[in-house]
Amino acid sequence: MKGSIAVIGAGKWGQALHFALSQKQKCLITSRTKRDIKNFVDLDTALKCDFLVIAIPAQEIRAWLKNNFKFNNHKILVASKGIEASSGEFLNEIYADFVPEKNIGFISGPSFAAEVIQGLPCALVLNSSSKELYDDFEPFFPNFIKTYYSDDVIGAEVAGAYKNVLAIASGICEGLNLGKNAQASLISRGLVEMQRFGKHFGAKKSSFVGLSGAGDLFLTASSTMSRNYRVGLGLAENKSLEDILEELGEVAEGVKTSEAIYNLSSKHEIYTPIAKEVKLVLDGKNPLDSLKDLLSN
Ligand SMILES: NC(=O)C1=CN([C@@H]2O[C@H](COP(=O)(O)OP(=O)(O)OC[C@H]3O[C@@H](n4cnc5c(N)ncnc54)[C@H](OP(=O)(O)O)[C@@H]3O)[C@@H](O)[C@H]2O)C=CC1
Ligand SMILES: O=C(CO)COP(=O)(O)O
Repeated sequence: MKGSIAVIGAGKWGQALHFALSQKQKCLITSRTKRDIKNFVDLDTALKCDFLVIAIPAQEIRAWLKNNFKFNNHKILVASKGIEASSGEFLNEIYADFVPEKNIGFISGPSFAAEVIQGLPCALVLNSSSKELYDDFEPFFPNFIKTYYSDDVIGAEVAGAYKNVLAIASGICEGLNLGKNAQASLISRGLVEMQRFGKHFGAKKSSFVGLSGAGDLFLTASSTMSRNYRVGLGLAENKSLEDILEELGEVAEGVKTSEAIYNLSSKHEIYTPIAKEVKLVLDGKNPLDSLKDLLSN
């Protein structure tokens, strides 16, 4: 190991990554709210580490960087999956104002925190323009996590963010009892849609058929372990978004990301019918009308 490491953000994913990264060496963790976790430290102590893994919601990152972060030659892995709704910027664009490109990477792939924190096996992709960054981080990962390298940062980001929106759609489909045929159709058309969206921004096709795309989409869009899927189930029951999110008590990135994709698609004239319907349902459209509109000629 080439230095010290800390996780920033002690939510579900931050705690799971902290557990994983503590298997081979000491790993610090910090968060906005103090917690009784081994090796929990204050932010200043965490920022003195050489390697950082940042696991805070996408919509909070810009303000957090502005108010809390000072670059000190850190090597950073971003664990968040989302697109900033207010600006339509991808996370790598936001981080670019604070961290040089060669010092940053993005985690993608199918990885429910609840399974990682039990030490169950999974495979992740570490995406960075710098292979050296991958080589530096790879030894920190435990044996139960197989890591792959990709230089397709934008592909990983689009896939990780988009699948959350598609998981909402899939949860709506399940909640409305439209059947497994409809759900499989929605998920596979969703995969085509996220690939089309990603291609516009320079993503590689291979990222969408691998762990970052199909892998994470199939996981999230078919399981009640997913918060985004559960948002869809709640919408199908005609619950208000406010009540759904309060009940969830954790972040569901697909909600704000659907807004970002809707705006980016309008601006760049990209055909993204599923993301559009998710946005419209979140704005109040009847979910059954929405799914019928999607699944009929
Ligand atoms: N859970 C999972 O299975 C996976 C999640 N992800 C992604 O990881 C990211 C985090 O998800 P997850 O940990 O599950 O979410 P949680 O809702 O469980 O936790 C969010 C964390 O972010 C912190 N946070 C929230 N707002 C702010 C802020 N304004 N400033 C600083 N910190 C803040 C919270 O800090 P505090 O509680 O200390 O106040 C909390 O620790 C998301 O983008 C998600 O999509 C990716 C892969 C798997
Ligand atoms: O990204 C995830 C698994 O890879 C977690 O998905 P949810 O945020 O929908 O729970």
